[in-house]
Amino acid sequence: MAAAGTALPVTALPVPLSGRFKGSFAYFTIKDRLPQILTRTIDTLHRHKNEFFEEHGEKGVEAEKRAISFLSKLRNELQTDKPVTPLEDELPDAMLWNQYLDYQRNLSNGNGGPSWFQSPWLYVECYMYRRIHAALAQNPPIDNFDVFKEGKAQNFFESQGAIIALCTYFQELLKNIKDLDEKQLQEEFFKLLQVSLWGNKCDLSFSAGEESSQKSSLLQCLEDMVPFILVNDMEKLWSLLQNAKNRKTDKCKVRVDIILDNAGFELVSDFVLADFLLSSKLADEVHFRGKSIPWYVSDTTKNDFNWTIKQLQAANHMWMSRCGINWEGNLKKGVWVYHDHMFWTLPHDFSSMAEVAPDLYADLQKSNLLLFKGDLNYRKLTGDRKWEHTVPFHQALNKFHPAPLCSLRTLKSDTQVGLKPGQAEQIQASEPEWMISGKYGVVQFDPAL
Ligand SMILES: O=P(O)(O)OC[C@H]1O[C@](O)(CO)[C@@H](O)[C@@H]1O
Ligand SMILES: [Mn+2]
Repeated sequence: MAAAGTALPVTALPVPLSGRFKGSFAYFTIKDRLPQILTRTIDTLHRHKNEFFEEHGEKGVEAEKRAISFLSKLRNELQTDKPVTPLEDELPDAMLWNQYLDYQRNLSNGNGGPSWFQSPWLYVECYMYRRIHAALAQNPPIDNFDVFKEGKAQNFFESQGAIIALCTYFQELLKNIKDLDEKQLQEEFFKLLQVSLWGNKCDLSFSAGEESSQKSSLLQCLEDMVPFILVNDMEKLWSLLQNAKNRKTDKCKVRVDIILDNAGFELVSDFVLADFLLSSKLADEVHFRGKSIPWYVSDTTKNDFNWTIKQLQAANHMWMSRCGINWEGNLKKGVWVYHDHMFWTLPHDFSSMAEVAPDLYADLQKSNLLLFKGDLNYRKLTGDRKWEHTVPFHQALNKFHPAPLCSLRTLKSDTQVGLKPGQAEQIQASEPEWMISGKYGVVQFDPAL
């Protein structure tokens, strides 16, 4: 609190979303959805007991029991709002997590230290996924088991129809892409951007791990969904890419980075967009950024990335497998590059990237455009705070401006900036759940000036 008579500094940030606001989406997530995710994680381990035994004998079963008891303890700590405890494992990021806990302790000065319901939602939610990782990583021989793998694979298989429709559409488009004029190319770019945007509806942490696949072909419904794009900066993206292309020399390549979100249909939609950028010569290189540990149930790891391309290649459908073969080729040629970095699975929001992960920040600065997929990336871009809806996106980014960037996100948590005056109120009046239903989306751009 500012002392009486002292004006708040212009840069004062709103408070973070938190479970301490009873009745908020953060509160319900911590109270209901996170324990459900932990219960499902425990069930998954139970179900794999025989497999662990067959692979590793008694040692596998013992490791499974230890992991389950670690996770049950975690669920109990969460449900009884216990203090957040330091990580006790020796994984490479443990020190950074423990420093972050100290930082949160200092922030709460005297108000009873960080705990599940009292601390920022973003922090405790990330902390839960890090502890799930520790439950496995600390327990060889099952230390490489991804408890979320099954769900991610299921999402992929259940979206087959939509994947086939998208790959077929795209391969047809490639046949005559050379003959398209600028207007037609722009139309196709907008279409594939929107498929990638709406592909973000299908994440598994949102549905607490229940199936959430893409059943129908999105391509048919794009037009009907335009009114649900609350901020639509697609034109700005197009101009940026056109300018980059026109200014391009042999030495300076146009590079787009996609900060990935979910595996399954969403990842395929990102691949299609990435392929379009290269095939239309809007970009020369696409760099993908994935998670280095299993994260928020459905997020893409390196394994998921490679697995998806292999599945597509091996598919019993000509256009699906053609896509898979081309994409593997892109990786081999080095025009597609996959990277992971520990920072993406730390609790920090992106405004601290320059300080916490200067190498990553410097690398992102080399890009012409950063595409941030999904809700969690949006929360980290804007600090997961109680912003007024009309605050400019640039301001909410709080000095995170490595390069021009754009968020492609369906709204699944209650924070949204950059709206026009009255816009939020108007939707709120007819649809109180607009910020958490996944029905609305944004293509929100910041030029980084
Ligand atoms: O996969 P996405 O789009 O980042 O969505 C994950 C989001 O869904 C939620 O599970 C919804 O609360 C959030 O925890 C998170 O912000
Ligand atoms: Mn996700």
